[in-house]
Amino acid sequence: MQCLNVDLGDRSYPIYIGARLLEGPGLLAPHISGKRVCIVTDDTVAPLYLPALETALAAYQITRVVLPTGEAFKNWATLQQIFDALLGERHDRKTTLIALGGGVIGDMTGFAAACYQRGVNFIQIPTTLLSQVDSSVGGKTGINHPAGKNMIGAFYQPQAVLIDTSSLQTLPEREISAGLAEIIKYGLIRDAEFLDWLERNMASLRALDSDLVTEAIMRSCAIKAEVVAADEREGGVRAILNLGHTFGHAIETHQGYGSWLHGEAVGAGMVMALDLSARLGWIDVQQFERGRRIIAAAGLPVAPPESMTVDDFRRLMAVDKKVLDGQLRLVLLRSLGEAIVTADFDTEALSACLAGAQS
Ligand SMILES: NC(=O)c1ccc[n+]([C@@H]2O[C@H](COP(=O)([O-])OP(=O)(O)OC[C@H]3O[C@@H](n4cnc5c(N)ncnc54)[C@H](O)[C@@H]3O)[C@@H](O)[C@H]2O)c1
Ligand SMILES: O=C(O)C(=O)C[C@@H](O)[C@H](O)[C@H](O)COP(=O)(O)O
Ligand SMILES: [Zn+2]
Repeated sequence: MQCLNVDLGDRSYPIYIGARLLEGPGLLAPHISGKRVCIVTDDTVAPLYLPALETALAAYQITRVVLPTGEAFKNWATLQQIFDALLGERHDRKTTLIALGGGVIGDMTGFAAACYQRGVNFIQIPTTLLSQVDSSVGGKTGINHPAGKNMIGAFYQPQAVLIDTSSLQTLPEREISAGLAEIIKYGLIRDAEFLDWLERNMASLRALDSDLVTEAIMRSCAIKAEVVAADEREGGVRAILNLGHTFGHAIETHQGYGSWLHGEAVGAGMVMALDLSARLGWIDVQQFERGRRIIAAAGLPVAPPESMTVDDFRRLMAVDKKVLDGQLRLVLLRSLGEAIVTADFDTEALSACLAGAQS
């Protein structure tokens, strides 16, 4: 097992990474405050991993909340089911919520923990590649609104993150590609050498070579932990973690959440960010094409849905959380490995990028 730390002063926490970690209670116990836990999961993950977790937590009084699967359920009504269970079973402030599942479950459980009786502890046990490399770390929690992704939420850090790499064995191929989108993101924004490594090893990563996948998770979590420690609440540098997301979130919202996976929308969105960076002359055409090739090699879409118009993009991008005083800010690339967050771009280049993505 390997361990990283998210360094946030008295709210610091460990990320445990290894195979078959779910099976032992030892790692979780120090992070559980009372005698009671509430495990939140979905109806796909529950039959796969809930029994092992329940066995590991046999010493605790357990409440189970099994939610419907998928992005379409990351909303108020589903969140309410968590509060109904906590209140119905009279959980008090010493309870610990445990998110067992992908990013949808992690984001909702974290938000429920932030809100329930004004804040109780929670632990992340991410079971998708995407949630292991990204959503379980950093404390962004929340739900979607029909008008925009993750529009209601809170920054609220977990007590610990437990990444059991064995759980990836049951993950469908499409979800592996979705996770690779966020992994490629780290290379593009922060680590050119990691991007080279990903390019060389993409086929083996897609085939879930266990040493390589563990290394990709370690390197991704290390980058995310470093960025989050530098800027927990996205006052500045943290926004680079949003590469491709302004376009990607517009795609997800337009598609009504669910038909495009988050990672797929981020894949196409990163190609648009590469394209705009090239149109602005910040990267050259070869770099743009290389970036797009790596994203395609991960099995991700490299263009938005044909049904989306330039007006759709403009309308949906206008509610992005990086908009300040009505001004759109975007994460763009100065090179493959260096991102900036800027409002200082030629609007005609953006128009050409949006129109080009549809051609
Ligand atoms: N908080 C953050 O920093 C952050 C970062 C990135 C993404 N997100 C959010 O995360 C969500 C996407 O997360 P996701 O890609 O994990 O999607 P998800 O949670 O919908 O999980 C994907 C699918 O895989 C299934 N699944 C989960 N684990 C499995 C396993 N081990 N074996 C088989 N099936 C399994 C789920 O039931 C679901 O059908 C989005 O809502 C996105 O906005 C948040
Ligand atoms: O942790 C972050 O910061 C990120 O931006 C990570 C993203 O991959 C993630 O999708 C996040 O939920 C997007 O945040 P949002 O603030 O744009 O909703
Ligand atoms: Zn994301």
